Amino acid sequence: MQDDDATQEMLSLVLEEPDHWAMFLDIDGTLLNLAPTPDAIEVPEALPGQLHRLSNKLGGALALVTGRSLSYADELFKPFEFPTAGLHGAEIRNAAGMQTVEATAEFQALKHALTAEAEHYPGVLIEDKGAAVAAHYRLAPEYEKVLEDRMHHYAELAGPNWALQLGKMVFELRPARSSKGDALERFFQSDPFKNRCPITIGDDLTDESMFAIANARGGVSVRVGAIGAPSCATSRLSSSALVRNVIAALAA
Ligand SMILES: O=P(O)(O)OC[C@H]1O[C@H](O[C@H]2O[C@H](CO)[C@@H](O)[C@H](O)[C@H]2O)[C@H](O)[C@@H](O)[C@@H]1O
Ligand SMILES: [Mg+2]
Repeated sequence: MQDDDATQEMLSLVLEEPDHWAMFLDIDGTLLNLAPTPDAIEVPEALPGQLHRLSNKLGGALALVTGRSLSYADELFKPFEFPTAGLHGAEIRNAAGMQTVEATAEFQALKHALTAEAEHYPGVLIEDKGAAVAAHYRLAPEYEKVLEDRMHHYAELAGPNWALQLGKMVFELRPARSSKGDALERFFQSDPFKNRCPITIGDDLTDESMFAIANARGGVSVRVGAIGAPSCATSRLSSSALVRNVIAALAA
């Protein structure tokens, strides 16, 4: 199912039975257009308010599930604070409270070493996210291979508590203990998500674990972006602009 059909499906499901559904939304490449650098993203002015109205319609059962840190996600959608899973599921704020992850001294040292090494790769950006770190090569695609090798090396150094996460022109080290799919299951443990059916929308490899949960729970999974990347999502939307159209229509 794609674009018009996928849009229509979500509109009719949610508008007809808002008490039945919970929405789980990825941020980069899904709610927001991709940008050349992590901090160059733009949040359309209307979007935070639309998400807030949609959340109210869903009885609060709308969560952000992102690779960003939870605190960064909060800044993007101020003044609203949604239930959120950050760092690919390692951090969470739900009815049970807030759980974050601290970087160990060894991981801090690793981040310093990686940042120093990246100075030899002009255009490569290191994004320090606390207990995770991302090495971006969008501005220097010629370093993809060398960076991949080096990030495998750093992943070995980091040990089993960190995992190498591949993404869009980025290699990340993230806490290994939790995926976005695990985060969904944690949201489902309490209200307002409990007993609802998931609609998950995401654009990247990290979102596949939440698509799998949505499919297993009889929900809807939507992968955003050009067809080509293999995915277990059952529907497609070809751009984040189309995702925002769905959000705007549901919030109206
Ligand atoms: O799970 P998400 O909310 O999609 O976050 C995934 C990563 O998104 C960011 O990187 C990506 O978006 C950047 C801004 O558009 C882009 O420049 C970069 O190439 C993309 O990989 C973010 O910087 C990461 O921390 C997130 O993990
Ligand atoms: Mg994304």
